Amino acid sequence: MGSLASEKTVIGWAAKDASGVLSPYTYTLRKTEAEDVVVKVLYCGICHTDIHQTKNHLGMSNYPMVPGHEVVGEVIEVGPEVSRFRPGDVVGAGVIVGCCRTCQPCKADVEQYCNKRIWSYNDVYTDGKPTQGGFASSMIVNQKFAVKIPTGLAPEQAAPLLCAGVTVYSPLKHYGLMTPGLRGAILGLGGVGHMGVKVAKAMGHHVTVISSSDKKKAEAMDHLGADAYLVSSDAAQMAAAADSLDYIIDTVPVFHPLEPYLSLLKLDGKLILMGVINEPLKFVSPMVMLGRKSITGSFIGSMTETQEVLEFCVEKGLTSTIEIVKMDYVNKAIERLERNDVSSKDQQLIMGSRSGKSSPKVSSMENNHKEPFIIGVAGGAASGKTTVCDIITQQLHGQQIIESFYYGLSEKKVSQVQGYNFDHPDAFDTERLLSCLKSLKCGNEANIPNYDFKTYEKVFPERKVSPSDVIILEGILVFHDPRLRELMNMKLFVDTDADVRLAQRIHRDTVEKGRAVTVVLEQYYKFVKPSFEDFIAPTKKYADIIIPWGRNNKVAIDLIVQHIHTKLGQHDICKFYSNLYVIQSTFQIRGMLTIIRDANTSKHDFIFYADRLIRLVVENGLGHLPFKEKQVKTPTGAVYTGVEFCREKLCGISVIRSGESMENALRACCKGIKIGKILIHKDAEEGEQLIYQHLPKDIAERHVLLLDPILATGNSAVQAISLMLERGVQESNIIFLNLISAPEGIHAVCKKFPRIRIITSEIELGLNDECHVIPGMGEFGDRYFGTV
Ligand SMILES: NC(=O)C1=CN([C@@H]2O[C@H](COP(=O)(O)OP(=O)(O)OC[C@H]3O[C@@H](n4cnc5c(N)ncnc54)[C@H](OP(=O)(O)O)[C@@H]3O)[C@@H](O)[C@H]2O)C=CC1
Ligand SMILES: O=C/C=C/c1ccc(O)c(O)c1
Repeated sequence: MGSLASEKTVIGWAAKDASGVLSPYTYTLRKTEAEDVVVKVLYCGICHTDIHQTKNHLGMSNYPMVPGHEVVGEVIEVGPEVSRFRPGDVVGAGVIVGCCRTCQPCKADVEQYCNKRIWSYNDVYTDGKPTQGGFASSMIVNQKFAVKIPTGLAPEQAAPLLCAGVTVYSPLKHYGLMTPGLRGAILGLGGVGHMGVKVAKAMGHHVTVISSSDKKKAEAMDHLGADAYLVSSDAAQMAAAADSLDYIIDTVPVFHPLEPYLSLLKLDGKLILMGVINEPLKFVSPMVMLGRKSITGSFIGSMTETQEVLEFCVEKGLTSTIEIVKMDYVNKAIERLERNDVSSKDQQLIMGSRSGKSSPKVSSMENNHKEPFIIGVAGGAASGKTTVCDIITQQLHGQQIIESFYYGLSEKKVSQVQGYNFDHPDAFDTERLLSCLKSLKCGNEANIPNYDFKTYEKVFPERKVSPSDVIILEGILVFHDPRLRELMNMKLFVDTDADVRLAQRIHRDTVEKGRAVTVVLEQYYKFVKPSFEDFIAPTKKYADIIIPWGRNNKVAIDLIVQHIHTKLGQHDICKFYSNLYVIQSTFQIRGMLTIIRDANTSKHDFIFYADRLIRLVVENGLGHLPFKEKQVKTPTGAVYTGVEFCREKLCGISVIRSGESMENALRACCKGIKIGKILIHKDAEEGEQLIYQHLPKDIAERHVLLLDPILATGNSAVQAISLMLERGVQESNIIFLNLISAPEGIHAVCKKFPRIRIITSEIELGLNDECHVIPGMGEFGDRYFGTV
């Protein structure tokens, strides 16, 4: 049991309007009540309902709205009257977090049909506070609305069951459709649909998938185990299936005529509507009369059924098919779901993290997970990649993955293996590699296949790779697939001359593997060389660093390792935005920040320490201007090779009023520097408006240091930068200097202006409901200029 006294500040991803775009949002959870459990979110599934809600499809959305109702988390605190859970338990929460407990549905244990149900988000709790969902660091749930995730079910596997799973399980149970041998269909193979196939198959049904295209056929049949597949627009296929089904679970989330599906039902067949469609449906009455067919609907399932479906899945060994993505991928994930572009192999997108060790979320989330730094190392076969990787792995204590993701060969292919090209992209199971990397990126373990080049098949057991700060992925073709490249924080290409690669290959294959030179050469000319030229060499352009090899290049490796050490010491958000620089934290700097942040600091001390810190940020910012090499003679007569500023034009632009506090430091460093000003007015209704500008006439030719001590929402910065761009300044010539930056502001600025640089001294936790930076330092201008 923990302390129940104070409200907890958490960070979630919220839609702020009907665009449905989610961005980090700080808010307080309701007070923990006697029967509440406080849950640290580990995983949260994305359901199409999240789109309906965030985009206001139903006309009832309130913002800011943190969606997510397939929540799996760890109990970190319980109220005094909680009997069912203890800290450390892994629990699930779903669509509903409250009900009246007295009405007929509540008494009948089907509380989801209570008219006073409280939705887990976009609703108001009993204390009057808005409810917020699971795309957040934590949630508070009354114990009635939490289920225990059984041992035997991985937490991420459980997430889709909390909505999609129970949504199909409940009507099948309620309508007596659990009998083996029934013939059912799932219409729409998405999140709910894929669970529908699995649950119905586990009940022993003959399952048909009805889909809008043939794209998902292989997956439905081979992966999910469906028995038949119909494309809804194929009239002949549909006619052939007439009068054949006991039920159809219809998950399509948009308007569609019902008649084609009603005609597939047998006598007494049921069309069970699941999709939330805000338009009147259409069918003529004989379609149901002539066959005593029913059109009905069903809404999730009760808490009892939710617990039941979890146990059912354990008992049947049923798993959900998921793609785990990072929290900051959420907008892309939603976009894909809306476009019906979720790989049929990964039917449910889950935002995930893993207990304690990790969180998928960007830095704005309260978490103790540091996303691993993934280094891809590519290059031709026998180029020295492994040596490079070994040294890096040793120095950084990383986890190494060698690209052993080859497909197993069929008997026929084995018999013709001399003609099989192992250096071709098609030889690799890239999907599997992607899924392993994503898993590691989210802080989870991954199983790496072992491949036996004698039998040409995967061998078991697989190698377990545990999450680590640094993951090194080596392979000839690891830069080939853009999705893999996207996951890498650094890409190295080991560049070795062809003759050296060939010599090393001959040595390895003859001495170590006992092959004849003629065979090695034949392979080389037939496959290795053409594949290098066609597929490997062209990926060199994606490398961040090309390492000339041939003999050990220790200097390059040292530099790379040093750079990675610096990156690892930085805040996670710096890994996402290479144009964000946090000045090296020292006790000195933290000490200054502590004084400035302290609400009790006197005005005098505030100005003194703010000035010192500003000076450091300004000096650091100046270090990002162009320099060129310069040699000078020292008084001892020795030559010193240094650098000098390129003498390109420079100016400062302060955002009135608090930015003016940074002008003195800039003047002290750059004598006579031109400083312009911008005034942006914040209006609750109109948003941010530019009121005044005084910019150097020739600003287009200058490097600009933008001065504003606090980056909060980023709205003013975006306005200011847009104005400068309109006036012809090059984006890459703008350096934004501030003392503290909220992740929300960083995202806003870096996403829109990827080429500007932001220099800051510390990254904040986030913004609160009033868009104030947390922990922050209050109204900087008021404190500095003494207007409070
Ligand atoms: N009743 C309840 O209790 C619940 C209802 N829902 C609702 O069920 C519906 C489905 O949810 P979910 O499975 O998460 O959604 P998904 O987006 O994951 O899947 C919907 C599927 O419907 C098919 N589809 C056909 N036309 C369209 C279209 N124009 N746009 C998108 N999909 C289309 C697609 O399958 P294909 O490619 O095979 O045609 C798609 O994969 C939603 O309306 C959701 O709100 C969700 C949970 C509980
Ligand atoms: O995802 C679960 C919610 C489904 C849902 C069903 C009906 C309705 O009117 C909704 O707003 C949501």
